[in-house]
Amino acid sequence: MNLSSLSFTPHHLVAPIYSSLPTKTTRGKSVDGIAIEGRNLNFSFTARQTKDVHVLRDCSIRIPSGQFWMLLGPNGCGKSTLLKILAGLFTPTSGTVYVKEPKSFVFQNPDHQVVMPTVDSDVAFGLGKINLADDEVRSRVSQALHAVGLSDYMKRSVQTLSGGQKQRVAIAGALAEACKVLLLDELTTFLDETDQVGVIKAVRNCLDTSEEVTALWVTHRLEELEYADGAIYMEDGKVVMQGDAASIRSFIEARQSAYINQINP
Ligand SMILES: Nc1ncnc2c1ncn2[C@@H]1O[C@H](COP(=O)(O)OP(=O)(O)OP(=O)(O)O)[C@@H](O)[C@H]1O
Repeated sequence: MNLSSLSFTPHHLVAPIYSSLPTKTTRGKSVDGIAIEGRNLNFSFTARQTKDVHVLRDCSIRIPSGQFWMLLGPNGCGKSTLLKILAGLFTPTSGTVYVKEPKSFVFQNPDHQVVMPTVDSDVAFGLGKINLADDEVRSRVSQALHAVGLSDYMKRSVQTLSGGQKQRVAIAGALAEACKVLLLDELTTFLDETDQVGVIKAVRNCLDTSEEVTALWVTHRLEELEYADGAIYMEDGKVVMQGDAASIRSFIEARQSAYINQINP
């Protein structure tokens, strides 16, 4: 199911923010601390000739360490803007942000992710800024490619990869740099079904094989919640609900049914 075409009547249902966070991941790892927190975030785009666009309104979120969370909501509700604030790409108008470091933002378009000619050189690219021995670089690249299921692609030209494989190379690059938080902006938008599943399973595997990594994944696809520990649902610049993935899925499905009943009484 895809949320992108739905536009809910704002606030036709009022839901409280779901305050209890999952204390274990879906794979049973226990939670140790908070990796991402935003408090009372507001954000406006300023425009010279028109009124400012107030995009985020008093958004507060909390994501436990080591978990895979998703951020959902209709088109234009502010998901990417919130993710970019967490990444440090935008500065909130007010409110506070905490994100564990190092963090990495992976963009939607797979062709914007890869810069080097081969898979291994691309994954090693970010390590150039750290002074590491060659053996350490090789070991990090190999472990990161293993985590995303691309060990056999080490010497492949990046030009020959599918979109999903390029996304996985970008994620491997972040892992090689010992990234603690992955911020992933609608990675599956341009991918076919096989590639979509490959990318989401790669992220799930990274989290299942490391205590250290936390991921926040923006998506329109409700079925992707199957892979998540927790989720946040936004509408119209506000966080409407956050909590465990199954509760958020039920909540969104109920909201969609209410919307469909409203337009098809
Ligand atoms: N540079 C900009 N200047 C003015 N308004 C903007 C700018 N970028 C985004 N917006 C507006 O901010 C709002 C939130 O955009 P954002 O991209 O965060 O939403 P989204 O939930 O990620 O949408 P989608 O699901 O369609 O990607 C939208 O109304 C959008 O039109």
